[in-house]
Amino acid sequence: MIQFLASVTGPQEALIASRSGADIIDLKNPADGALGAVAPDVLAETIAALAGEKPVSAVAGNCPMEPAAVLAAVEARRAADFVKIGLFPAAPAATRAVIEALAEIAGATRLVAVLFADAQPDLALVETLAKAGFAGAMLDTLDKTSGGLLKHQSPASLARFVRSARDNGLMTGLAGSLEAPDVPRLAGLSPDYLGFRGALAASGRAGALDGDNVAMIADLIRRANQAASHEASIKPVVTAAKAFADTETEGDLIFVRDFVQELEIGAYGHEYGRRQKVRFTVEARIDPIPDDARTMADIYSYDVIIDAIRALAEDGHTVLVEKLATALATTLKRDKRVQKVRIRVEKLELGPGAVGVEIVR
Ligand SMILES: O=C[C@H](O)COP(=O)(O)O
Repeated sequence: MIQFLASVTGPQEALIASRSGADIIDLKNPADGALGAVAPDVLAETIAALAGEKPVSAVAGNCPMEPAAVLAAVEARRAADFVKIGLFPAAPAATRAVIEALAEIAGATRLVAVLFADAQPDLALVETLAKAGFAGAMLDTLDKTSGGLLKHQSPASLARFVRSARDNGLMTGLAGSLEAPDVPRLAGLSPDYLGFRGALAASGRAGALDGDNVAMIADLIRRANQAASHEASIKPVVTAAKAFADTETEGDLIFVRDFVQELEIGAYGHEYGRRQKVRFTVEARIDPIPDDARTMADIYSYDVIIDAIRALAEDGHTVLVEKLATALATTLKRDKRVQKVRIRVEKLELGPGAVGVEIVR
């Protein structure tokens, strides 16, 4: 179940966020960069106002990567359920010294490290964080004018981050100028939470929190959670292509046509170590789109299909186009709204025309 972390400036916004559907109330000063902190007394007032309604996290602030400075900032915010600590760009030894120093208090305070997707994050630090006793790790963006998380990290790289953090027993979060269309795309990666500020403010990231925006994101996350199915609910394989035509009047169709992606594919020796163009055409029979669909919350996004195709290209060499097609089908059918898929995969560089396969699942 993915949770919704909303960044707020103090007690008033905290109550709006909580009552509009946020799951984790995160205190920060958005006017002071990515991880601007609020004063400890604002943290205390917010905890009092929420009276246990929701867990509270607090950022330690824009601290230099010096153990004493970071420890002091974290100590001052120990009243929070979680303290978020930015691993700002610094020499690797400085970052490791900070993590080691925090290990001393990790038993008493739940620490979440924030790595920055737009500042060459060292994702291998996940293991070090786990050994130091951190409770979680998240990715955010440092420069809030540099675009959203998915501009800086591909879905496949984010998936690797989430998997490695989880394998190391860490709670995982994704954030960074996220907007409504990012929710279904990131939900497929199953982080523990998605974090927002800019999309919740009425005008600009530092503007006041808007309860309607909070409710809209909460609704999107709730629906993404509903759509995520488990292995047990994956529908049985349909072997006859006819089955797709049989359901042509049931549900609606979403498609991605002639999407060309370069990837490593083929069984011949000369096909190894280089990428070649492969064309994907995907039709997905989905539950009927509501007539009053107005927002991302109401639909199944074709971005999800495109991300899944791009992720295949990051999986290393694949011998068979059949494997690409079946892997894509399995990924897409994890969403409960997808009833059936027709997937055509064509290699474009073997001759004057195309060769490939089409499957229905
Ligand atoms: O922790 C989450 C952040 O507050 C996200 O802020 P943002 O959505 O403005 O990048």
